[in-house]
Amino acid sequence: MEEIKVGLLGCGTVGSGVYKILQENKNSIANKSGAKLTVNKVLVKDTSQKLAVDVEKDLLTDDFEEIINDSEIDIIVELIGGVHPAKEFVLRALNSGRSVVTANKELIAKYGSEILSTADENGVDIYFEASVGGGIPIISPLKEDLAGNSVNKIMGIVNGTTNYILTKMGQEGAEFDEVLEKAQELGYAEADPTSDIAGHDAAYKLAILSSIGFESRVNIDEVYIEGITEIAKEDISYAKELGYKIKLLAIGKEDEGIEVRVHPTLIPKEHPLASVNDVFNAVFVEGDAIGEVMFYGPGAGQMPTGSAVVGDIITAARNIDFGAQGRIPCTCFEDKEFKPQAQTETSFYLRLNVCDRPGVLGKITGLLGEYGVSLESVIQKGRSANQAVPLVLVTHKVKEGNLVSALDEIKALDGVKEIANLIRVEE
Ligand SMILES: NC(=O)C1=CN([C@@H]2O[C@H](COP(=O)(O)OP(=O)(O)OC[C@H]3O[C@@H](n4cnc5c(N)ncnc54)[C@H](OP(=O)(O)O)[C@@H]3O)[C@@H](O)[C@H]2O)C=CC1
Ligand SMILES: N[C@@H](CC=O)C(=O)O
Ligand code: NA
Repeated sequence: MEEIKVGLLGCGTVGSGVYKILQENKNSIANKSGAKLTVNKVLVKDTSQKLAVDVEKDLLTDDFEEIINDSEIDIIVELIGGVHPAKEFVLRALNSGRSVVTANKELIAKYGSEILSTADENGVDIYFEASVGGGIPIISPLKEDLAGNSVNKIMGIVNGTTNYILTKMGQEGAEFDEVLEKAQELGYAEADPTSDIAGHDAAYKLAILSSIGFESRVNIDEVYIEGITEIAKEDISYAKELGYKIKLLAIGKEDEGIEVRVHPTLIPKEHPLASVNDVFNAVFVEGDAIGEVMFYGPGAGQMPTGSAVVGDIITAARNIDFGAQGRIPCTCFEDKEFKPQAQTETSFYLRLNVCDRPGVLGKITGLLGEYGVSLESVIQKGRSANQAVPLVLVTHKVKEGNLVSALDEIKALDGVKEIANLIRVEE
């Protein structure tokens, strides 16, 4: 049986998972690939560092040149993360005629166009299944199995760390910082977890999915991004009282322009995404032929993510075996317009702190009405003559620009102490 050799860049959470799977399932993998897959070298920062997996000492190197100059290596797997030096390593690997597999969503979201065309020019493969949804097969189904569809909506939970945090805050009343620490220990979070909690990781993933689904490049700058750092425990409990759960959603729609946004969202507790908990991710895709399809599974972690990477390595190996270049290339055939965020339409949850005086609620609802904003629910808690009390409102669907204009005036009202939070609602 032919042997195909792999160079692994990075041996952290995902790298160690990939190494483990290639060792533990080597016979089955060889049968499926039609070739024995062997790791020939592993790039680490320091060859004396302790790794999460036992790697033969003489495979370790701290010098990328040893990998790129190893003529036996056919496939290079990038699992160091971030843009530099990952981008340079990936481009050099492709330009040297190696197929590349990566889990790096930031790199693909920011430089996907250049990377995919470099692979194409060199007649090699670039696969990045693990970059979205961890272990869930989503890139390949969207690009290949759903290729016959015109996709008009992609919506889901695509960040495991924030879903884990929101789940534990909601179910156990846990503190944000403690749960984030736990997510880091479990290997879910990015090296810098700000990327998770500020929504950037989900935005990279949405940019990748939308570029494929809408057949037009969605640059990361086009994605509206809000993270979960402003979500307070009281928002979670008011949402519950109103029959909702709060999830960080990534939403892409095509309807008179592409709309791409990542933000915390109230969804009805009966919605299928409301029961996607912990590190699990789920993505709905709506296509004209298939209707709606949902992808669900573990969105992060060593072995699930390793599973997606190894699947890509096997596909790349089969293509090498057959002397073929794999899948459909870059699908950004068009150059579509984007919808400004102010033009998007959703319902909103508003939490205000107001003085408990007659007339305040009337003034607020009056101003909302002037901007065409009507209300679905109102909760007012507590009675205090001198202190501000919470007022929670849920609006009907409204153009975001109208609500923002109304809130500018509401903020200035005597009796309104603060607009404490504003969260979009999807039905
Ligand atoms: N963790 C997960 O669940 C998932 C991760 N991903 C993606 O997979 C990639 C890897 O993530 P993950 O394994 O979690 O990250 P880790 O931080 O656990 O692993 C990255 C490893 O690469 C090493 N490294 C960084 N730069 C270099 C370099 N220049 N030369 C050699 N080694 C280097 C790091 O060393 P050191 O620690 O010393 O800096 C670390 O050991 C990222 O792109 C991430 O976004 C995708 C899906 C899920
Ligand atoms: N940090 C990411 C890892 C997988 O992509 C997440 O939490 O989802
Ligand atoms: Na995936």
